[in-house]
Order: sequence, then structure tokens, then C-alpha cells
Amino acid sequence: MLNFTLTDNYAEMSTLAAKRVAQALERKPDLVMALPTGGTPIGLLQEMSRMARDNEADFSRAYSFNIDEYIPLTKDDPQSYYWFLENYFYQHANLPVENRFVPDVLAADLAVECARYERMIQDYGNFDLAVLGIGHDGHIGFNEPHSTHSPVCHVIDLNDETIEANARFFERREDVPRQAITLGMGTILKSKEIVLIANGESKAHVMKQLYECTAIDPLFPASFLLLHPDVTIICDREAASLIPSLR
Ligand SMILES: N[C@@H]1[C@@H](O)[C@H](O)[C@@H](COP(=O)(O)O)O[C@@H]1O
Repeated sequence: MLNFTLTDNYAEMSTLAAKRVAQALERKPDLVMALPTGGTPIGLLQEMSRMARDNEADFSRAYSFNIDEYIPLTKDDPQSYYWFLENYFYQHANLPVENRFVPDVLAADLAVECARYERMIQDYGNFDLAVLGIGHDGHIGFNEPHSTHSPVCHVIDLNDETIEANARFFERREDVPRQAITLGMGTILKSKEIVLIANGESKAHVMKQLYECTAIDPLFPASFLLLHPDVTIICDREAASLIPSLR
């Protein structure tokens, strides 16, 4: 079930999502989280960092898994998703280095690495909380619109729309990696709690599509979220602007 929560603006969306993380952490100090990347979660990660600094949230026993990572960027590459979490969250919080996980996109055998990452998530009892962003075409992590989907961690070829959308973070479009490792929707759906955040006018169309969606459509990966009993979607007014009942 998808539960939409409307907030006034980006800051409010970010603090509300951060509160959900803090509440989950209070309930379970050894929280197993999946964390997103992209423009949307920056405010959330900054607020989580602030809460950690001000002793409002204690991440010292928590675990964090990257939802996805570009192939073949190293952990210290400023464009890598690991570095993104490092920059916006890890270095400001007390989440132990050994509890921060990302697929090894430099592994000799990426299929073996995907299986290892998947198994590790299972060994930790699956996610307690997965925080997600959403692409303009409804992609989640790097689960792109496709007629078939792997439910588990896998290597994916990025589509042109995603490369285009993410090019803004790179100097040149040619620099955007063409492949990534992503968690599958099956693994994400095993998370006890799912919180998806979306802001801005550019997400209005995909939010409307998600709001109106009633059936699983592999060409609209976010529709798989319908299979989860309790997904909270926190969006700001701009992202909700095409949903009359929410505005
Ligand atoms: N792999 C990431 C996704 O995990 C993210 O949700 C999406 C939206 O990003 P943004 O928040 O910048 O719109 O972008 C990328 O493709």
C-alpha cells in the first residue's frame, strides 16, 4: 500500500524523512538501512548528519547499504555513490566504517559480487528501512524500465534517459558510466519499512503516475512498491502538483 504524505517544501520533506530514520533507529539501534543517492536525498542526509552531531540520533550500531553503484567507480571517486554517502552523511555521523556497505564494482566477477552483496543483506536479516528516491521514468535504484527484472542484486545497463538525467552531476555526458550494480526490487520489497522521497516540479509527472498506478508494470519499476504493505511517500507540493487530491 502506498501512503502519500504532502510537505510544503524540500526542507520539510527532508526533515520528515530524517525523523522516520531517527524513529526507526530508536526502535532498533542496530538498524539495517538501504540509503539512496541523487539530488533528492541531500537534505535528508544533511539532516541525519545534524541529528548525529547533536546527539539526536545514534548511528553507532547501525548498518548502511548503498542501493546502487556505478561500474567501475572506486569508493574514493567523487562521482561514486559510496563517496556521495561518505560526503553527505558518513563523515558527519558515527556509523562505523565497517558497517558501511557498497557492492565492489571492481570485482573480477560481477555476478559473484552481486550474489555476495545479496547474501550479506540476507545475513543481516534484510533491511529494516529502505529510503528511496525515484527517477523521472519511475526507476528505483537503478532498476530501469524493462520488460523483465531481476529481483535480486544485479548488473544493469543504464538507459539513455537515466544517463541524461544523471549527466548533471558530471562534467561531460560521456563521463556518465554506462553500467551499474543495483539492488533488485525483490530485495528492496523485503524491507520492513520503505520511505520514498520526491521533490520538485520535474517529479510531478512520475508522482502522478505512481499515485494513479494500480497494477505492477515492469516498464514502470516504482509500481512494484504496490506489493509492499506499507510504503510512505513523502513529497513536496511541487512534486504533488499534478495530484489534485493531495495539493
Ligand atoms: N540511481 C539513482 C536513483 O537511486 C535515484 O533515485 C535517481 C533520482 O535521482 P534524483 O534524486 O537526483 O532525481 O537517480 C539515480 O538514477
